[in-house]
Amino acid sequence: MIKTAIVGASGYAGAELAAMLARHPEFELSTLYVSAGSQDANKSLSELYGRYAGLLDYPLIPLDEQQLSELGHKFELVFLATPHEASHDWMPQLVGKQAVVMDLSGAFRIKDQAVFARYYGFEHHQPGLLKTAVYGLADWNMAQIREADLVAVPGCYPTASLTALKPLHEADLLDGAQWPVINAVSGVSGAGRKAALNSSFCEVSLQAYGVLGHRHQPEIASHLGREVIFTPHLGNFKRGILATITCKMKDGVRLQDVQAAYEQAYAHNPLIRLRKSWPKIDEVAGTNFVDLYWKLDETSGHLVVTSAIDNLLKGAAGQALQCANLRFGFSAALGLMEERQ
Ligand SMILES: NC(=O)C1=CN([C@@H]2O[C@H](COP(=O)(O)OP(=O)(O)OC[C@H]3O[C@@H](n4cnc5c(N)ncnc54)[C@H](OP(=O)(O)O)[C@@H]3O)[C@@H](O)[C@H]2O)C=CC1
Ligand SMILES: CC(=O)N[C@@H](CCC(=O)OP(=O)(O)O)C(=O)O
Repeated sequence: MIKTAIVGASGYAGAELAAMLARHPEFELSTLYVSAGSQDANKSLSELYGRYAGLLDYPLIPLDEQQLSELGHKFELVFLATPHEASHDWMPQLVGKQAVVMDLSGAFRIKDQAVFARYYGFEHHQPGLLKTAVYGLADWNMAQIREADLVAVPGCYPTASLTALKPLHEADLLDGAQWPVINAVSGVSGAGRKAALNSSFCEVSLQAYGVLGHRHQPEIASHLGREVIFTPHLGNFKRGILATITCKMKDGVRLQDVQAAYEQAYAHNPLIRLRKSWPKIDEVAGTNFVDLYWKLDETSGHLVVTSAIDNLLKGAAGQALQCANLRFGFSAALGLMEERQ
């Protein structure tokens, strides 16, 4: 069994990871950490999440400087389900030792440091690690992930968006002039567990945010290889993302070309379902699936494709585990096909 730790285990993504790792046949969930000053230090995970009572009674250990410097030697696999700044600051102490690191934050996803600073609001001080980090889009970057010691697990919106757009881009079906337009709605768990005014119960009502300035726009564009317009919305539900994407196909592209592109990319992938009707968020919530469905107007060349995921699973913890499966030589979907308990 591969000795594994989670840092940031009290958060929404960290807790989902703990639940999946606890029943994974190859990874041994060894230790759960929170930050040194955490108000949840030394509580058990099941005290925070009652649904895990009797199932995940692991203590949440506060991570001090001394332990941080030892993590890379003590474990073979470390998941960071921590804020971007914490992942950024801690990474030099973690990598280059025994442990493979899966970072769920955005700290190592965007290669261009100037773009990073503009969208994240702080300067990147780890250019070497930024260069070597592999983008963990697990259904596409398998070969690189298998060799990586630091994986930057994609954001939730980029996972939904790139899964829909990459087959079209790779098959060279997209018109060069018109940018794909991504409108996506996320559940409130996308904002994490910490209380904030705009994610509080009485404030949330379907609304666009981060318009023409969300950090996932450069993440999607850089890993797709073309510009996009990305508009996220916050919805009044707990979990899931529905991304509806409108794009223009090259002249002469037919429905069968689109079908062939998606089948070529995903026909043998059990985690991606090419649907025969428009997916709903409830059909993927609590699962690691990406559900895709599309319609092409052959006369105008406009394609509308919908992509649905669970933001905490396929959009965060599940994809991180998929990357770990690949990195350690297991089947990509190992431990990912069950519904969340
Ligand atoms: N929620 C989502 O849908 C997605 C989230 N992500 C990314 O995954 C990461 C975790 O997200 P999520 O679970 O939603 O976040 P939460 O806010 O729910 O959890 C964050 C975790 O990190 C710990 N933490 C907070 N501040 C610090 C700090 N300064 N140093 C160390 N640990 C800290 C928290 O515990 P404590 O403060 O008690 O120590 C908690 O365990 C983030 O980087 C997020 O951007 C990625 C994709 C989707
Ligand atoms: C609803 C909501 O607030 N969602 C988050 C995205 C969550 C995610 O994917 O996160 P990271 O890139 O931070 O890892 C947001 O828009 O900031």
